[in-house]
Amino acid sequence: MTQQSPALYIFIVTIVTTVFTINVANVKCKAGFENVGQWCFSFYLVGKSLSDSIEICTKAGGNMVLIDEYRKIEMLRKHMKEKGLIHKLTVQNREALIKSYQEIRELTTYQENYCNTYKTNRLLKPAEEFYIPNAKLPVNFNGNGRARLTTPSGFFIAKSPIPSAGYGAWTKTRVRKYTVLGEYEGEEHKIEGNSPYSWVIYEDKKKEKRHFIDASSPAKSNWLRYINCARNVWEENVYSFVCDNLVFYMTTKEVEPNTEFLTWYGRNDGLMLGITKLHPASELDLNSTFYIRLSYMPQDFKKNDLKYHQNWFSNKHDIKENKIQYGILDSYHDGAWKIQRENNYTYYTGEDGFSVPFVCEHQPLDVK
Ligand SMILES: C[S@@+](CC[C@H](N)C(=O)[O-])C[C@H]1O[C@@H](n2cnc3c(N)ncnc32)[C@H](O)[C@@H]1O
Repeated sequence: MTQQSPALYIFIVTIVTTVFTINVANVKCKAGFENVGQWCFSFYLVGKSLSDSIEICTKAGGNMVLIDEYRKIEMLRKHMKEKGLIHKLTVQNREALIKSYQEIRELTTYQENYCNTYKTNRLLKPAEEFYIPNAKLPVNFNGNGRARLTTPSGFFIAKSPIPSAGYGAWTKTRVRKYTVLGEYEGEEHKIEGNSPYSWVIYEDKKKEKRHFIDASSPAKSNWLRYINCARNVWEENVYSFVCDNLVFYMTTKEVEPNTEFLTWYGRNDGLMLGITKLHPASELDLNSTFYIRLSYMPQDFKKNDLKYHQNWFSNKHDIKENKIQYGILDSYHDGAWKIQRENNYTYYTGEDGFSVPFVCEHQPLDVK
């Protein structure tokens, strides 16, 4: 490092300051964009999905915000505060999302209650008002026919309209909400196989001990093996839960006649079928936090907290075609800002996605 004389130092500082001031004062923005510091932004307060916000920004002649320096984000935040925008940053589909989250909790409570009753008196199981027992098996039957033969009256096995899903389990009559359709029967294994008919059961809280209930053999399972995986919350009508190291299936809503039963298979099997089930309220605070979508990033970014990612400031929108993208949200809660990732919540939001306000940016035009 070399020493500089004070006179030279003052000279350099003056030049740098002058150049910077000229830039800030002369930034020219396209119509619809406003000049904030040395940047051009456009704020959209009506919530949109990630894909819609990218499209709207592109149509307006820009892109979503390129997160390449802290100063830019700080300036954006300051601007939103000064213009009184923060309290207008409301999630469009907030009410519906909160409602569906409450329903999930209610369901969990119901299952816990059922399980407690079952644990107190296992014999209650078949006699339970809302419990559907297997059909009685005939004395002589072909081994592989077992699973289908256990289908209780009022239910049937038939082709599913879900592309390449094979057979599914259906109801002929209306089924009440919170009806336990029975226990998922299968062979018990200690070692994980590779079966899409297999449920894993953790026997302790630390998830150290586990076993598998594998219904791949129709000779050793029941009709519940035919229940396919739901692709969204509207078609999901069955919930699986573990009680006493067994898996039970329960309806989550009233099921209309001639409807296929569909349940969520869990994260891993869901991913294999290309389905993600994540509720925004499990990751974001929908009650007292304001959100604005700044940008997006490709799927390869794994860190939830962008601050710690080395590429935080070099998000160059280098999205390869068809790559799943994550939104980047800025949030405001109790005077503090925080940047976080927006996941894919379409299982609960539908194609509209998480509908939040967003910002677009364009490279400033030549100085005026
Ligand atoms: C437990 S079995 C369900 C019964 C199966 N459909 C049958 O005919 O035997 C799981 C398999 O069903 C198919 N499946 C279930 N849900 C699906 C979905 N949403 N989309 C495509 N295939 C599905 C997959 O082949 C999966 O491996």
